[in-house]
Amino acid sequence: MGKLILVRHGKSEWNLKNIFTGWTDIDLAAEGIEEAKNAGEILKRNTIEIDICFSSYLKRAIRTAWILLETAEQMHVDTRYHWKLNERHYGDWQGKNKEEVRNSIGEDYFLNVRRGYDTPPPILSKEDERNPKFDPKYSRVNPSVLPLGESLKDTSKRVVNYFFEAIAAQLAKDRTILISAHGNSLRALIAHLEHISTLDIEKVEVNTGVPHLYEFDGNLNILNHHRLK
Ligand SMILES: O=C(O)[C@@H](CO)OP(=O)(O)O
Repeated sequence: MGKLILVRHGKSEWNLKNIFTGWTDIDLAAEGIEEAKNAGEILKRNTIEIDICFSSYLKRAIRTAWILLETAEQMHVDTRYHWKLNERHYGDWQGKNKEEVRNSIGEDYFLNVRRGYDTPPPILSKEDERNPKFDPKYSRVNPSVLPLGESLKDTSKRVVNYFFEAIAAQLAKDRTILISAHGNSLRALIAHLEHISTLDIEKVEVNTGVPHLYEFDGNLNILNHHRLK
């Protein structure tokens, strides 16, 4: 049986300050480090042995994976990183306080972008310093595929694409996979895995540091899924 464990990174400094983060590479806050340790304890308690760990390119997810594996005494696990697991790119909202954005544009538009499926945030200009092409981490990625602001639908395309490119075949071989990623990149993947409609995905929230286990048959049908405790 293939097993997939999804975990959203522990709280970052900007989660605590209520600032839109997206691709901004903000590290874990002290509270987030504790959440990652707790997630590792949960894996240990459930005697789950990871075969392959996947993380985004962002340090809050990477550090969560490292701390979790260290706590679970599984630091040897093959860990692979990919930008396609990054958080949704929040365009021009990155670096802005969520309450201030809500007050300036109104509740409806705010919610459509933040939790809806196909409304993107204001897109960055190509010359904006927040364009990922200026970040050395993405120097090997063709700039034309790097986002400047994404709807959840845009995020879903790259996340689901990476799932089939790198992860699905491992699950079909009965491997146990850990993915350390982000609120919206995981919402996109969960919507795909659980066949959640583009309307119902608005209500899905992913909590920080809480591992969620999915078990699959050989045809990648979900047999069951639940939060690990
Ligand atoms: O700031 C972000 O990148 C995300 C996740 O923290 O925010 P939101 O939950 O508002 O989509």
